[in-house]
Amino acid sequence: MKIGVLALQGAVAEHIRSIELAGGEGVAVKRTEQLAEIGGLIIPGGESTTIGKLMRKYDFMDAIRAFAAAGKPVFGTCAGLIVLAQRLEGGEEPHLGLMDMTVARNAFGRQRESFETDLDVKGIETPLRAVFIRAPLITQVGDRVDVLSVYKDEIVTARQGNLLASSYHPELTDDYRLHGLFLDMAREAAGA
Ligand SMILES: NC(=O)CC[C@H](N)C(=O)O
Repeated sequence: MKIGVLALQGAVAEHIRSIELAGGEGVAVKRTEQLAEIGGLIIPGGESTTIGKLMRKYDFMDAIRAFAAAGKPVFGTCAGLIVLAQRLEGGEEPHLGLMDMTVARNAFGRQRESFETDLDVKGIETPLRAVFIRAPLITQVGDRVDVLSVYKDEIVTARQGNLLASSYHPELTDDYRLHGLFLDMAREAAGA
């Protein structure tokens, strides 16, 4: 199963590595035409404002919306989660606006800019190692959204059908099980 990683800005190589550790094939996606060749797309962490700008510049907005509307899975991590959200706290303009959730950027404050923890995630048997870097939080979700994990009562992993989102960076550890879960979503969507 070929999984693309949106390669406009951010942690691309690390996601490709995790997809391959999980048994898939990872490719860097730089042009919209490449969406036709992949069974799922990861939007990586980085800086959501920059990623959003580059997505608009290279015509990825409607192309990714069509990809998702066709039932293909999309996984946003950290800045990628912000890009997926329908609503951003503080009245900031949303980007793809696909997931029925409200997101607060940089929600952990300066004192705790980065940290690692073990998270219980629905669908993953033992706690997942997670790295948070200036992470966003999901502050509200709609009915269609399934909460997969919480950290200190805050939502940090969620799924809405073929859309998956994590506040943290699952690609910065050797624990590739969330990528495995995403690969399963892509296999299922492909009917494999
Ligand atoms: N590690 C990250 O992706 C950080 C996200 C970044 N703070 C943003 O708001 O876009």
